[in-house]
Amino acid sequence: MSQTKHRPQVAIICGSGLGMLADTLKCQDSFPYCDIPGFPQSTVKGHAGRLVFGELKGKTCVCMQGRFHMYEGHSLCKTTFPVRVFKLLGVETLIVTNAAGSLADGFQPGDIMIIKDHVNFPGLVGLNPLTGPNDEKFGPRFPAMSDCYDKGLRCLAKEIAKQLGVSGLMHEGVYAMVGGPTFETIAEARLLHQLGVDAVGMSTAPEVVMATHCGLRVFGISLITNKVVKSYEDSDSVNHDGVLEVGRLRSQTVQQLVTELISRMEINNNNTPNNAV
Ligand SMILES: O=P(O)(O)O[C@@H]1C[C@H](O)[C@@H](CO)O1
Ligand code: HPA
Repeated sequence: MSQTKHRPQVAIICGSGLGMLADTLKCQDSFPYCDIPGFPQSTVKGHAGRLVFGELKGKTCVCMQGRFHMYEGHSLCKTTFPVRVFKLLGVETLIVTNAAGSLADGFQPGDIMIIKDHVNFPGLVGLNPLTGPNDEKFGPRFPAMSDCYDKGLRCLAKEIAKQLGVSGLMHEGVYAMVGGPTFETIAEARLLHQLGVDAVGMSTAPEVVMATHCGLRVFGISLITNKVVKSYEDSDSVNHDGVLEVGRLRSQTVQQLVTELISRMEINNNNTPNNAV
């Protein structure tokens, strides 16, 4: 806290190719992850690896320009470490963004999905960031996850999308996290589709679990960067550069949505910074 005057109320985690969200912050203080104790390094293209503090539409924000993924070899504890740092800094609301492939039939690359719920596949088999002794300072041993994605913010985002004239791009749905780094086989894609998953990616769920555990309000969006191939007749194939390219093409819309949401969200200021950080 001695390194910046900013006391953030809102934290944003930028997904693949969505790091430009940090560029919207005014009066920036920025820190490469290598200078922050306890932060791992970003190793994925499209994740710059900087923590940026600044002001946006009257709110103080902190933005992770690059996130950590389980497939990079980090423990889930490490990948979600920043969420607890945000909590201690006084953050009240976490905005998570990601790039994801779509399973839902009506979704197109470039569409935006407001996350209504998630399936945490690694979590279902015991790879949960809350595994191990529970720190009661942050939250309970057995936190409920039935209401992770704040309904009020989801409604507000839909209203904003309408006003921005981008409702046609918007959906609401279920995100599933898989471990990666492999993209899905066709059999896996069909399985996910049958299970009711709308979009699949390789992140986000552990961050949201940690945030919900410590009482942060969460809003999440997936930028649909590709359709997940579900047919053996389909010759399409997904790759990371294509994912980043869709991020670039939709950067402005995602930026506008998130900026307006931050501008219009109410902050209660009931999470005071912990001066020991
Ligand atoms: O950090 P996110 O979840 O946005 O990154 C997605 C999942 C993989 O890391 C990568 C695949 O292109 O993009
Ligand atoms: O199709 C996908 N699958 C998993 N993760 C992804 N991230 C972007 N697209 C995808």
